[in-house]
Amino acid sequence: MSIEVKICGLSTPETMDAALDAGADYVAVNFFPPSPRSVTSGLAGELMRPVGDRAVKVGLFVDAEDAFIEEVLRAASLDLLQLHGSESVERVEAIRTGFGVPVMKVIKIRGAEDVARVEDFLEVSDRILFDAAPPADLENPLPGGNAVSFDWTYLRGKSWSKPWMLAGGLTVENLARAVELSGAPALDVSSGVEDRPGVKNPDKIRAFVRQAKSL
Ligand SMILES: O=C(O)c1ccccc1NCC(=O)[C@H](O)[C@H](O)COP(=O)(O)O
Repeated sequence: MSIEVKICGLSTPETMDAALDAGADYVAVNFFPPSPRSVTSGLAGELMRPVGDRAVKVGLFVDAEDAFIEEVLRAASLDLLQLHGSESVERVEAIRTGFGVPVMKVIKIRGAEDVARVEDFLEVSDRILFDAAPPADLENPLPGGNAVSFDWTYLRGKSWSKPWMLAGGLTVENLARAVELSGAPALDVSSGVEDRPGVKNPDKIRAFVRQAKSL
């Protein structure tokens, strides 16, 4: 089994290098300004420049306007746009065709019934990311990156016409169980490789990728 790994919310050259050297398949930068992980378009350009084709270069957006996406794409070479807000099917399609860059729509899961929402997006999205919905009891939940999981068995035995990833509260300790219960072919992590929100730890990145690749 070869599990793919995406490291989300990278914001320094050191942690980008750690992700690439460890063998991460996707490296992502965050363009949601309220997030402690967000980067400017200029910094994203610098971080993504050395990546080349060693990994898929991902930009994370939350209900972003065209002008902002344009600004980012002028500054940074991105291979995949992660749409992590409340983008409608029409908006996902408009971003994908308008910018000519593949998109990955995020489906936020609280209960088992949320999984079916993926069906609406399969035509217009190149990839799908299943993430935990922001918890209602957190004081200031972000649209993602909250270190919470959903019940991984909701995804078990299911298949879709587009490649997909699992996210939400993954760590080096629980990733094997997450793969076993969900059948995920790819994992996305942010908080689980940090010391605190926005501060990635190179050792934790290496350990996470090593563990995923050992499955
Ligand atoms: O991380 C953020 O700050 C963030 C803000 C707004 C939208 C999405 C955000 N993060 C997404 C991710 O980091 C991952 O795709 C996913 O949610 C994993 O999060 P985590 O539970 O922290 O591993």
